[in-house]
Amino acid sequence: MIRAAIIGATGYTGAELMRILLLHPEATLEVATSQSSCTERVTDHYPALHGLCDLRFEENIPESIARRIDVVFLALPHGEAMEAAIAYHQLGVRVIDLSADFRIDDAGAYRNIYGKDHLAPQLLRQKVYGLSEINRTAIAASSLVANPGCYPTCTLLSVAPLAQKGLLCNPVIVDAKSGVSGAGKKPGPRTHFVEINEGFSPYGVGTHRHQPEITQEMDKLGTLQSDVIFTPHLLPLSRGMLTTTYLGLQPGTTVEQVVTAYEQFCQHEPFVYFLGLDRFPSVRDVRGSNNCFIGIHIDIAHQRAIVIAAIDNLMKGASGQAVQNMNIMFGLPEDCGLKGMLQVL
Ligand SMILES: NC(=O)C1=CN([C@@H]2O[C@H](COP(=O)(O)OP(=O)(O)OC[C@H]3O[C@@H](n4cnc5c(N)ncnc54)[C@H](OP(=O)(O)O)[C@@H]3O)[C@@H](O)[C@H]2O)C=CC1
Ligand SMILES: CC(=O)N[C@@H](CCC(=O)OP(=O)(O)O)C(=O)O
Repeated sequence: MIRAAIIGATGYTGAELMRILLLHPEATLEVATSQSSCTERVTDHYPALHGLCDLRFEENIPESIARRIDVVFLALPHGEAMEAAIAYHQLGVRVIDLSADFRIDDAGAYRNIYGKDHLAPQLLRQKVYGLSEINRTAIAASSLVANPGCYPTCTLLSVAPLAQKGLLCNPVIVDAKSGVSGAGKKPGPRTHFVEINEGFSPYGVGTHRHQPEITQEMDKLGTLQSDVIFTPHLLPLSRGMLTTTYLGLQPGTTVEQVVTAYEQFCQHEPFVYFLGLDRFPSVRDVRGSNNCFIGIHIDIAHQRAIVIAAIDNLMKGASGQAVQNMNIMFGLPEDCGLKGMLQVL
């Protein structure tokens, strides 16, 4: 059995991690930490877990927790996760960080994007970017996985089949929508019920911190130096994410080449499904699951395509992918404890 801890377990991704790990056949949840609710029962915060969890939230003390676990999930805000990652990594625990603290390869770029000096530039170079479908070999050998952001996950899975085959052309324009849980548990002026209910608006236009993350990882998918334009929007939904990506195709690309690229990419993937030409996903189709559904429209006369992908931001966009990465790191089937997780309606 893999013994796991969740740091920051009161938050939304922490709660999803508890839900998955408590039902996982090869893992046990040993520790759930909280700063604000230390010693309180997990079920007092998340009554849905009654019958599954007897734990109380503990204080995050790496020196004592590390002895009781094999892997730690950091579900802390970015900027806060760094220190915990360094401590657990030094203590020999495998680390899966859900925050953005280890996603950016370069410490200078991290400072520019997140406005904070990175405390462990050497670990930045050592980490593996945890997009499971692309980096599974490196993830298997890694002791520090930087779990991708939800928007980058959805976008990169949308373009990877074409980028890997060298069929992609710039610019890549991403029109993205997220449910409000993407902003975390603490409500703010942007996520207040009155603002969001029946509201729909863009944010971070031209400035969102996921644009450089997407560009960094898209550059590694093929030979193209990518030019990404990314605009996120907030949907009046609790969870779910849909990205519509407009992209160019290399001159001479055929419909068959594009379709084959997606079919081949998805063929052996446990969680990424190609719906086919002109069949498009809804966020409802992936709710509660670790799946990513992809549909495409091709305008071959203009050598362009529109790729639409849906994920659950809390699952494939965060906690589901984090457990997929744990499975890879510990040599388990990738879908272990994840496959049956879905809601039909
Ligand atoms: N929500 C999503 O869809 C996604 C989130 N992520 C990333 O995962 C991480 C966790 O996200 P999420 O669960 O949504 O966040 P939440 O805000 O819901 O939860 C974060 C938890 O961290 C704890 N915490 C510790 N220190 C601080 C601090 N200084 N300020 C605020 N909270 C603190 C809090 O628990 P306590 O006070 O009890 O200790 C809190 O419950 C973030 O880095 C986020 O960017 C990544 C992909 C998708
Ligand atoms: C709706 C919403 O606010 N979403 C968050 C992204 C959440 C996420 O995927 O990722 P990080 O781990 O990079 O925070 C945002 O736009 O900042």
